[in-house]
Amino acid sequence: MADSNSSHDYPSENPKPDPDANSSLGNDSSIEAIARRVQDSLSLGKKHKFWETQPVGQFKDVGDTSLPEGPIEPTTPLSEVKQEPYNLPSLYEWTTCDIDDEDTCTEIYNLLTNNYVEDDENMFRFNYSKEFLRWALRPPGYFKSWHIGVRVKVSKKLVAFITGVPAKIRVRDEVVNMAEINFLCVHKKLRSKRLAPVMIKEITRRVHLENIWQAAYTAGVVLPTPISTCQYWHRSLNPKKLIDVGFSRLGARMTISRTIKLYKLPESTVTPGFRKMELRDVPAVTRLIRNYLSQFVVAPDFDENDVEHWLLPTENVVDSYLVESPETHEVTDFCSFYTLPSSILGNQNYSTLKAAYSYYNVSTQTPLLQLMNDALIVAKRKDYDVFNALDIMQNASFLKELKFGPGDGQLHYYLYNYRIRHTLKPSELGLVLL
Ligand SMILES: CCCCCCCCCCCCCC(=O)SCCNC(=O)CCNC(=O)[C@H](O)C(C)(C)COP(=O)(O)OP(=O)(O)OC[C@H]1O[C@@H](n2cnc3c(N)ncnc32)[C@H](O)[C@@H]1OP(=O)(O)O
Repeated sequence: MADSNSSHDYPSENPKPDPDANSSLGNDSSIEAIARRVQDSLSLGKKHKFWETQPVGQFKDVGDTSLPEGPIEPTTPLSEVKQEPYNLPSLYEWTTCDIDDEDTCTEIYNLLTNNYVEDDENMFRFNYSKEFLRWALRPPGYFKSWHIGVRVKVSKKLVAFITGVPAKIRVRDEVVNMAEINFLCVHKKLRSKRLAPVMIKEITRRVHLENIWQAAYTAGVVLPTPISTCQYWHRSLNPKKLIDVGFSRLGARMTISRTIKLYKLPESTVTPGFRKMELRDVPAVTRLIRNYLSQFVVAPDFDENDVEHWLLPTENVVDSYLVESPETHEVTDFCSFYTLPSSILGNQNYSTLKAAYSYYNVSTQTPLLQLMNDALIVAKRKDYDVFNALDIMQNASFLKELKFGPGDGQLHYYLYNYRIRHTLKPSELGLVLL
């Protein structure tokens, strides 16, 4: 592994078991799983010079059920929030990034394209598109001041980035105003210089200035302390390409033609009334999704504006489909995925992997399995190579049957300044962060 911070959150595939021999799918005694458990238990004993100073669950408190759930630190008066930015090493300066500006957006895109999250073997790197970044960073009520860059003073080159967007997140019965933190990135040449802690402190300060005191984030690395740890699963749509680029391997006793046949999908969706979501559907989808998400311990508290922003289809960014009953015209089911390609590093024949990521799905009348199979059919028709899903919400109920295979990507969920007494099962999470 070239970079010690290379992380598990990159959703790459395990060496694949024979898909016909379904006994070994999700086999937790694999070498990878054992290695990961060893690594994770080692990191539990690891010193975290920065994170030990922060209001987050600490490893020493794991299992101490006497501590109350809720904010770890009390809210301080706004007048006590530091007014000036934190100091950066003298060669660098803060910049607030205006992503409406095409040139700035290109700079951010280039920084992330060359330096953001990779898989452990450095074969793939997330390649968020500019349209995606604009969507992810401008939800209702967003703050420009939370799109933070670091530049080299002399050359003005953008070398680091971190963002937050506001979100109402419900934890059990409490709806908490939070920041969702994402796109933390330090240029490869500036790694391990403790720039990340300064950036995290600076975004924390700017979030506090908006009178918000909690945050949610995910990472592939183990930090103090995950509220839940989830796994990525992958459904091959274009198995030949996935094998050619080293994303998946040919199963034992499998030929390429048997593999292609195994993953073949019908041309058209099967559910009557299955169609793309439109603007007029926002009220019905909001009702459906709010009701559905109420069953999870941690979930976003979406209103109609949020649903319009996050779920109304945007070309090459987010796709949403629903089932409108042909008889009653009621909207009964919903499924969605977002588009996050990855650069394929150092392959002669292919440069991009086109991946769909399962987003929010709601089934009330159509079985979830059938709904997600229709989502796979749509994604295949739109030429995606792979469909990824976490084992959160009710996803575990369809993964194996729809021929998803377990990945080696672990994703840890975190809350800042909010304690949860017990670690949550992935199925208790109703939140997808991009
Ligand atoms: C109220 C509002 C609160 C708002 C804030 C809420 C918190 C938000 C938190 C951020 C959520 C981000 C969500 C996402 O975007 S997750 C995606 C993260 N990005 C990548 O993986 C891209 C590739 N990697 C990099 O760009 C760098 O390796 C990064 C920037 C990740 C670290 O840079 P570098 O490698 O040069 O390290 P350093 O010497 O500067 O600093 C070392 C310290 O940083 C801690 N570290 C390493 N990785 C992460 C990580 N992913 N989350 C939190 N902390 C992390 C590490 O444990 C150590 O602290 P400690 O172990 O000694 O204590």
